[in-house]
Amino acid sequence: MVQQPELQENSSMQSIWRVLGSLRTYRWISLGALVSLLLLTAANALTPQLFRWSIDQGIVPQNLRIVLYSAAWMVVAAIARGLFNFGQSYLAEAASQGVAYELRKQIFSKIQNLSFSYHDQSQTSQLLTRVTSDIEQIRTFIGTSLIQVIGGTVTLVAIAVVLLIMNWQLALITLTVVPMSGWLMARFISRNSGLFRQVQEQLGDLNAVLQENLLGIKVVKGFVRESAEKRRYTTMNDALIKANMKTIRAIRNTFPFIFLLSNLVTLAVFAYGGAQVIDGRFSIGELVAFNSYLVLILQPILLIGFAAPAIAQAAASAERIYEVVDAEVEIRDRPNAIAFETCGGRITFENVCFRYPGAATAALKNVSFETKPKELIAVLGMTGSGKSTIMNLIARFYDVTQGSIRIDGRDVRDFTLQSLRTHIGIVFQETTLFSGTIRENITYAKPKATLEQVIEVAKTAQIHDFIISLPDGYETIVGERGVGLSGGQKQRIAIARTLLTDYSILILDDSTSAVDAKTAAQIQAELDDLMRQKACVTFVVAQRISTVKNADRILLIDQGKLIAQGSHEELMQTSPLYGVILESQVKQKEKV
Ligand SMILES: Nc1ncnc2c1ncn2[C@@H]1O[C@H](COP(=O)(O)OP(=O)(O)OP(=O)(O)O)[C@@H](O)[C@H]1O
Repeated sequence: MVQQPELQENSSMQSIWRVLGSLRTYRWISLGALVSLLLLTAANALTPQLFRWSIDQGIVPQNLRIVLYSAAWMVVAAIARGLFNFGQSYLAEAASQGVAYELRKQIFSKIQNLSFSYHDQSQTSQLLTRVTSDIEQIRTFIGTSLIQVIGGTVTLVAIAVVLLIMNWQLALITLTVVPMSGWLMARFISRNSGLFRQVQEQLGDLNAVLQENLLGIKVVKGFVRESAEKRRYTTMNDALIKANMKTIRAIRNTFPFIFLLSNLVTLAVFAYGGAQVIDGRFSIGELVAFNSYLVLILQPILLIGFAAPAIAQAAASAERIYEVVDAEVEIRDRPNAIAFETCGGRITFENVCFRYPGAATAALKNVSFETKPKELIAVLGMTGSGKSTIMNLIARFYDVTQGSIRIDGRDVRDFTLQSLRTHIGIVFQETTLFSGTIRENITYAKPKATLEQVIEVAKTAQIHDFIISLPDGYETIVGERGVGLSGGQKQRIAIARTLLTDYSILILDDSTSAVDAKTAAQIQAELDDLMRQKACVTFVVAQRISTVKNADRILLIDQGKLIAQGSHEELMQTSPLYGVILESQVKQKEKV
């Protein structure tokens, strides 16, 4: 436990090295920035020498030609400084944009690959903060701080050499400032990296509340919880500002010491150097040049000092980003996975047990059944009994904890995920549409589908008439989360979207729950034919008696166990629970 901050510091620094490694992709741009930086340093180091030349060879002996020459050279040096400064900052920015681009790409594709279990346990807002704010910290580090540190170090070394050549005693006095401020900065970074991580985490938490409120604004208003939500947000906002102020205090505590050090050194140089000039051992020009170098040497120390918090922040951010990039993808292809090509219709569950990661109890216990080709299976059970879990396991959104699921005798884990999921058409219980047109949403998995194909599936899903009644028809834009559509309309678009795919196993997970009974029956009737033609097996998580009656077989699930299976008539006679569920549904229907 005591070691924890140290460990964290180590992994922060490792992450920063990794970020630096990613600059390899932009090696030419980075090299250009470095060369510009070296040339800038050389131009900077040359300028005080021009001063010295002008004073000692021009002003003091009253030689106007040298004064004018040196002035002309100073103009050239100034232009060169301007050019190299532009070059180094432009190229460093370009490299930083490149690294940010790569990181965004990496993290996005990782988010796409991560298994359901990762998404179950991670907060969307924390992921959003990582993709936005954390990457921005890294970009600033590469575009600004890194160049400051490298430039500062190069300048320090170059000027230290020049000073030692000019006057080694005075140089030694001046250079004492370097190790002292270096130590102050190193201490600052090592002490505060945890603090910067904390700030980023609190920003993520604050974003979580914001996001929840944006998504759930109807609930907030419906329950008149605006003030409570404002209070919750304010409390977290206060915590964030407190953490931020803590970091600012840490930064501000470090810098006055460095300023003090630099001022003391300036005094010492003036006193000691002035005495040497009076003694005739040092020229006025040299003292002026020395003083200019002093400013030049303090500047990089301060720049490195300013860069220090940004480095610590970037280190914390890099660590958070690599946590996602390196997260284990639990569900992936086996080394010799094969493509799932045709489906014979025999899906076997053999003693399947499943527990959600982190859950205390198993969601499925020893479930065994086998489907026959072309069968329509209805899955029925109380809420939370495990129906959706069975569907999730067929498509390998999760892998079984024990037992196996086979398709035509082959374990689902033997197939490549892509081919398996391409063959499974699934309509989820919760409907998600993307922003875009209705047509784009329906063709989500098959962008090249023709309008005729789109209309055909929309008709089957009983949504065509509604779509053409809209002013823009299939080109109507549906907003984020399908705003502007009712729950039932969204569900039917989702059904059409699935029907358009090349499925051979069809899974409808309570996908008409928001559709009225009459329309649902129409969809069911339309689907019946289609299912028997196109699907080798169909699973319907059912709530409606009509669906259940229509099914070839009903699986009755209770508390994660398959407690009975058979046709409607068989279960009516053998299963008391079936009777209870049906009765409750009949009552519900009567109420409606
Ligand atoms: N992602 C998850 N992580 C942990 N536990 C989960 C997760 N999803 C579901 N569960 C739990 O697993 C059990 C079965 O859930 P499942 O969603 O399969 O039920 P269901 O029969 O489909 O319910 P409903 O009819 O309400 O949709 C429940 O107890 C639920 O709390």
